Amino acid sequence: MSASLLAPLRTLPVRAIGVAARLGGSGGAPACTGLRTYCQRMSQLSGLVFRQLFEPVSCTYTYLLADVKTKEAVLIDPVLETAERDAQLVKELGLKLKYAANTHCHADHITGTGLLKKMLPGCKSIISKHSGAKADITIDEGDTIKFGKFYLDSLSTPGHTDGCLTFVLNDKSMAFTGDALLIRGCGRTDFQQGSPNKLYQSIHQKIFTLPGECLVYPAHDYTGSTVSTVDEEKRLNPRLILKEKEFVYVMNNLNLPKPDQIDFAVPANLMCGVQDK
Ligand SMILES: N[C@@H](CCC(=O)N[C@@H](CSS)C(=O)NCC(=O)O)C(=O)O
Repeated sequence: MSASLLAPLRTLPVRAIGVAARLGGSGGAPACTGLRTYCQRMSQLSGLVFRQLFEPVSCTYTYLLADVKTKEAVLIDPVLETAERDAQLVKELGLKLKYAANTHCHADHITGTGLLKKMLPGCKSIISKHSGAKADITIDEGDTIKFGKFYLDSLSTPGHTDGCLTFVLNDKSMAFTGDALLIRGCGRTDFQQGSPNKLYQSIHQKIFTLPGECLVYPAHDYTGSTVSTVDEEKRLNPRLILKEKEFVYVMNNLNLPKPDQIDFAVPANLMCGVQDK
């Protein structure tokens, strides 16, 4: 087993902040690839507003999607610390936030869902019914999140947690994989019902059966990457090119430190959609 496979993904928020700063971004994604620019142009052509937003302490990506015509919008994986930024963007773009959806009950940061509901009345929180968390709407595999003429299809992708969902845009051009599939990595499986076998099956049977050109947008990146594709991850993800048995060995030997905020983030996120703040 190669030592590099056992190494955790680098967690370098400082570098990520540095990259964002060099690009002159304030809360935007840390790097801008040609692929991302292309994707944003294509989205505009189809009448979709699409923004990838970044929270530098937990290296979390929040995604804003909206229908240009109806103005209905959805935020995926908002973070408490950047909820005001997100609410301001929604207002500036003249959008109506219909839903704040979490891909799962996060362990490394507090969701911005509760605060967004307060700042943008009418917004409803969404999370998987298998997460154990409260929300206005709990969903499962096959449920859709509609905004204007678009919808997100929910795929159940457990393994990092039991309640992990991957949200797939109706035309299958984008998948929001949460902490199941990361770019050249994947979510850890050592707490919150984590199971390397379940994660391997989720990624291979659900995410890797999406079209190869489907863009992969994860909930985190610790290295400055912003987007990948299903095909790219199938070929190049060092953990997912392994056989299941090798994958399980790697995942059981990552020896990662606990996320700094886990002890208060998980209890807060179990109330994600219903707390006042
Ligand atoms: N250092 C960070 C936590 C980093 C971490 O554990 N990330 C998780 C996703 S958030 S629970 C993960 O699955 N990482 C996979 C990996 O291989 O690194 C903090 O303290 O917040």
